[in-house]
Amino acid sequence: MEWIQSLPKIELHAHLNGSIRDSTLLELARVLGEKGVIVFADVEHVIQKNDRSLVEVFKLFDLIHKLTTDHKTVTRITREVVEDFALENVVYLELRTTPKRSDSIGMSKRSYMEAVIQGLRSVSEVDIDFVTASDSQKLHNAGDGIGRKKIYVRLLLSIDRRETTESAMETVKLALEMRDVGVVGIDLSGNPLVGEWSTFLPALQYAKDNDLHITLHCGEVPNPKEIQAMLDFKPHRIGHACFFKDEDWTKLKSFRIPVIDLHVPLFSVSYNLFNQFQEFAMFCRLKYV
Ligand SMILES: CNc1ncnc2c1ncn2[C@@H]1O[C@H](COP(=O)(O)O)[C@@H](O)[C@H]1O
Repeated sequence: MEWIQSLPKIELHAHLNGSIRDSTLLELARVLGEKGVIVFADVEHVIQKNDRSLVEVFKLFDLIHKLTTDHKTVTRITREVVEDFALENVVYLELRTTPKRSDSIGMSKRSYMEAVIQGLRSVSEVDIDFVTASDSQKLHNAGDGIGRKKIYVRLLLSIDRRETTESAMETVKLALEMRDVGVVGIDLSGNPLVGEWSTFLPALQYAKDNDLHITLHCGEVPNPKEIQAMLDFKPHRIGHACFFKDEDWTKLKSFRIPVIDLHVPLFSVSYNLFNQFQEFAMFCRLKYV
């Protein structure tokens, strides 16, 4: 397995709150346990469990969000996640996260994202490039590069399927304002059993019209109507495609939409890998990696 670790890699489907070290989650849970906010013994096994149903996955995310959603922790997990990917020789990372509002702690979607950016700025174990504003700023936070790992990071802002049209639009507008700190696209994710495609469409169309790239979690559950509507929208990418029928694959291929995070038979993999590399260059807007 060591040779796999040593290969330079690109990571195109990483959710920030889905990439946190177990040790960090346990530490945060212990602290909240001591404060009486949660019962540590109840959550310890939930964090350490490996096999989870779709329902359990989203319950776990709700728990993780309880542990991580304050500015300081968002900054910390961003730094750790980027450093962990870099140490595994990921050279290009697209990190997606859902901007969150929490009035009780004075968190807005913008301040959540500022905490993420603060996390990127605080990466110190490796050199990082995430600022896209101008070439002079480009090598932000980079050291002399000699003997140090380097990682290019770009951000996607996620819309959670629990959100309203207005909330989704707020995320898209925020993404547009944050392009100079590496935001390149919008993701639609969250529990696939919740929400309607028509709720998110106006915000996603606005994003597309303003040249943000779009990736959708698509076909995670059997929902033929939604799958067809999502493909007709012609997103730049989709993820999952677990419940695609022949007609869905046919449309996906005719529209040349790549799948990142595949759960599909091998014949589609080679097709998609080819497309992914074409699309990779389109998304990351780098001169070189
Ligand atoms: C099982 N596959 C999946 N399907 C759909 N959405 C998923 C997901 N895995 C993760 N997320 C989405 O990412 C959020 C966590 O990261 P952030 O809080 O945004 O950083 C989850 O709450 C969910 O909305």
